[in-house]
Amino acid sequence: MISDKIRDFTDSLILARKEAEQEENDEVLSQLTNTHLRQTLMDIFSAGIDMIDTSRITLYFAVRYMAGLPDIQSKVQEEIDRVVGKDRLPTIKDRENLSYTEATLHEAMRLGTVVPVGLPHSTMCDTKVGGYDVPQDTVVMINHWALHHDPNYWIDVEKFDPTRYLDENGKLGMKPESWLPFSAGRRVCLGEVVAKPELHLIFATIMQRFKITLPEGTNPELKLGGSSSNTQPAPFQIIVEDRINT
Ligand code: HEM
Repeated sequence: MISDKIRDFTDSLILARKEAEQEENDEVLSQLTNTHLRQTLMDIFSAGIDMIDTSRITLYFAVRYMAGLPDIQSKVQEEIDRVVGKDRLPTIKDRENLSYTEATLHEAMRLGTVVPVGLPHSTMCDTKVGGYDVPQDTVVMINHWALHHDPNYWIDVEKFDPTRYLDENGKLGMKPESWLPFSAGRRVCLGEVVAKPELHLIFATIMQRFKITLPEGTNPELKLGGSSSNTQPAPFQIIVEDRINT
């Protein structure tokens, strides 16, 4: 590997170790052993793709919601047609001009909440949360599902409404206080910065190219499946029609 030709995350880790070797920095080297490198790469691949399949299931939710909500799907498609058109594919750069599309994804993440209860953490000292005493060494987990379905924070809580995330100019506004699909703080999802643009790009591309509907007679309401560690839409069928070549 040549140091100025970094192809991916693995190269960056190997380069960091080579630099630490050259600088004889034992402290850094002790944190970049083969085991660290292997486990870091496993974390990235398994958390993002395999283990809980967060991004794939988020897209399932978004597609299933669109199939049952034709008015919202049309608004997403109007925005994409206006900003991107039909002659080229959406790119990452279009994201800032596709706020309604992004807000629609945010709403699918809220109502779907792929990770309903976060990973276990442990308190490092005695503390107080919401008036409750929590002693040191207590296992604590964030209930993302409850945050996303709390009627004290969300008007008409079960309604799918992308405008919750938009400001008066139709741009993505401040993140609502109770929207936390990626968690927060020091152990926030490491993949948030990858997942958000990636999901936006894929969702925008699907919406640009296809009209998605439900087979006749299907209840438009989304039924939930999955488990306590991972929410999914119950298995569903959709009809996919080409919007570009028709
Ligand atoms: C829609 C997609 C995703 C959602 C909703 C999501 C959500 C979460 C949540 C709730 C956590 C637990 C945070 C905590 O402990 O408080 C987490 C952790 C993590 N996620 Fe994601 N994630 C997504 C995609 C990804 C992707 C694509 C990757 C990797 C490329 C990834 C890598 C990780 C890693 C490494 C952790 C552990 C972080 C740590 O413990 O320090 N995630 N994620």
